[in-house]
Amino acid sequence: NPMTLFQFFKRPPSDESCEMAKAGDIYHSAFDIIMQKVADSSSRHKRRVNATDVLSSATIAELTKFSGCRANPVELSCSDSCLANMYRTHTGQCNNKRNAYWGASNNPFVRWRAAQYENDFSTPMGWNSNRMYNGYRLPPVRQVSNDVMRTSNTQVTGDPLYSHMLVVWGQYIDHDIDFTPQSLSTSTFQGLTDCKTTCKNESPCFPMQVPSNDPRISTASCLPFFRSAAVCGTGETSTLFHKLQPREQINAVTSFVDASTVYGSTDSLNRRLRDMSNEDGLMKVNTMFKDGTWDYLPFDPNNPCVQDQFDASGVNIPCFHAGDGRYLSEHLTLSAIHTIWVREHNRIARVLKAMNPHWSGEILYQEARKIVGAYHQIVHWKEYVPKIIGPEGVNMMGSYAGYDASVNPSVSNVFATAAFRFGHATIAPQFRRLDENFNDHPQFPSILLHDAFFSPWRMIRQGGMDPILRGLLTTFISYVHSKISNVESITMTLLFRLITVALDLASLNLQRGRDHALPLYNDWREECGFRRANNFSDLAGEIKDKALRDKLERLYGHPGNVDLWLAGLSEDLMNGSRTGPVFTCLLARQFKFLRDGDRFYYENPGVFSSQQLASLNKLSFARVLCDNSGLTKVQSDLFMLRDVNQFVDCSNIPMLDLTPWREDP
Ligand code: HEM
Ligand SMILES: [Ca+2]
Repeated sequence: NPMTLFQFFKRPPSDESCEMAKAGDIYHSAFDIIMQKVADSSSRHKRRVNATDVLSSATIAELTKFSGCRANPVELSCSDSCLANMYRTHTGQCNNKRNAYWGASNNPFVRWRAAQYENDFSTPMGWNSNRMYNGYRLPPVRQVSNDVMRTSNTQVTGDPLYSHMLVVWGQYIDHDIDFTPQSLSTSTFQGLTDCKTTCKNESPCFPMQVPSNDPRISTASCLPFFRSAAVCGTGETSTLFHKLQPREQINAVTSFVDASTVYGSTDSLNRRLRDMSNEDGLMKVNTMFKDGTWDYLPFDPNNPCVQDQFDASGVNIPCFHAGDGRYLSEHLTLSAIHTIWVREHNRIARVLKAMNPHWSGEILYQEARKIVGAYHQIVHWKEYVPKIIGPEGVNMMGSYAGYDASVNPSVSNVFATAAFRFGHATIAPQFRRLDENFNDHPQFPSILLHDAFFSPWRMIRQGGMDPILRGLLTTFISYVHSKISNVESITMTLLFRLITVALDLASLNLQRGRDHALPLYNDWREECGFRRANNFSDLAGEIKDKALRDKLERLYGHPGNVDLWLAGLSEDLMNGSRTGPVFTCLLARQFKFLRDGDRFYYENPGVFSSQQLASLNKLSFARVLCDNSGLTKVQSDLFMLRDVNQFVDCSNIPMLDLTPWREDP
């Protein structure tokens, strides 16, 4: 079912996050029913009663138990054993020993500025469409998307500097850092209204109105939207705990850049991904198909993906399975990056085993995992981050001065819901598949983005992974520019083939910001040291394009009201960066916290020996591709766009020297 497929985007990646999202739903629906009954009886008795007035504390305790709701996380005492100091937990718990849940999976996002719910604790901004903000109503997100964000595929400007690998790394590492599950219910909690069809705001449905003159959609007056799952005990359900706490959303994965995309963010998912059949410390690979001599990721048999409609073999190809649940199959290029890292883990584990035959499977696994985690950090902080936030952003991060236990590395809501989604404006409308000579593949030509969603069959049946990787290295990214290019494939036809109503990623981002009650633009200006704007000419320093400012004014009325994701993308890029000043500030802060607040950050003294660190410091993303695919020449920095005749031979790219890991038995 296509709609179910769409929901895969936001399905919790592990049983634990599923339970957590469910707890909030169950508690909330019980609460709704009680409130309804109370409202019925109080209208008869003509007096107002609260649900908590009519429930005994024993009933509330029972409800809490049945729903699985936890008002406060269980106290954890962190071990100081040698092993606990050597390796990360899969959940990220106890990375910070005094604050065991900092950065851990299945915990609330932190907030850098207080949430702005319309009723102060749970209803999103725009829930009541007549509500005034600075004297104006918030425009429907689809209208904003149509009027500002739409760029046809042919108008997208190519970025002269960077390859599409930069985009895919952004998406990949985002899934290492955050994943927000949405409510598991697809209808209102009392089951009376279906979120897929309703135009009414009733939890968990928060549909997006389609303007009457919409250029694409004439058959529906709303696009479906499901609210993100709430942390139980926040928002509506907080009242049952005799407090009023603003609704918070869940980060289902570990905040740390720790390759949770490979290993999972919970022990249960991790166990399913590891090959425990021997003592080699390996990750599971596909047992049905091979990519020449290379391995594919294992399948998740419970999760069907899109199939080739002309395939007569009768063999269904399910979605791949990896550390972020099923999300990795979202896009072929994303699946490719996941595959590369699982191959790298197994490659490293095998070398380590040959070197240290006395190591157990567990040690081999943990040591390989530790190296792969460090490798992710190296690619991220050395190769990726400086290109995104530029020299000024890097300056804001400051240089690394060792682990700081007072820094909370948990991902902030604004990072996940707005700032790091800047990447959505850089996606190219199509991606290329190239043969060994880097010419368009004669059999499997370039395909449009939306044809590559949830379709692993296109990798398995159409030439394997190498053509996709070659394409990534040679396709430019779209230019984030004040004109706002958000390619048509994304705004207009995300999953267009799959469902009758087009889904629109720009609208989703804006509506998600309102669902999470992210404060609007002025607050973030203030947070980042800019003056609050009173009129649109006050924005001239950050948004030079007058025509764009006028457009924003027509839509929003007041500059302080602009949704952050749009405002951030509208700003002119800082020198040498791909983000404007407010996003640069927010991204730099998050990347700093993720680095300084991670006890296992690879450069933290003691994490690796100095010889090991010297080995790691020679690494580049290019090497991973050389070691784990059929590519024999690449650019030395995979994120830079280079002409193929400037590519270097893999033999010239420094290898990972594992000798410092040799240990005498
Ligand atoms: C083919 C490319 C991509 C597609 C199709 C895609 C699609 C999506 C979708 C459907 C969502 C959920 C939207 C919602 O309902 O709120 C999402 C979330 C997100 N995307 Fe992308 N995306 C892509 C690339 C990127 C890139 C390049 C970045 C960053 C550089 C990025 C960063 C994010 C972030 C941070 C989130 C929020 C994740 C969470 O916490 O759940 N995405 N994306
Ligand atoms: Ca992680």
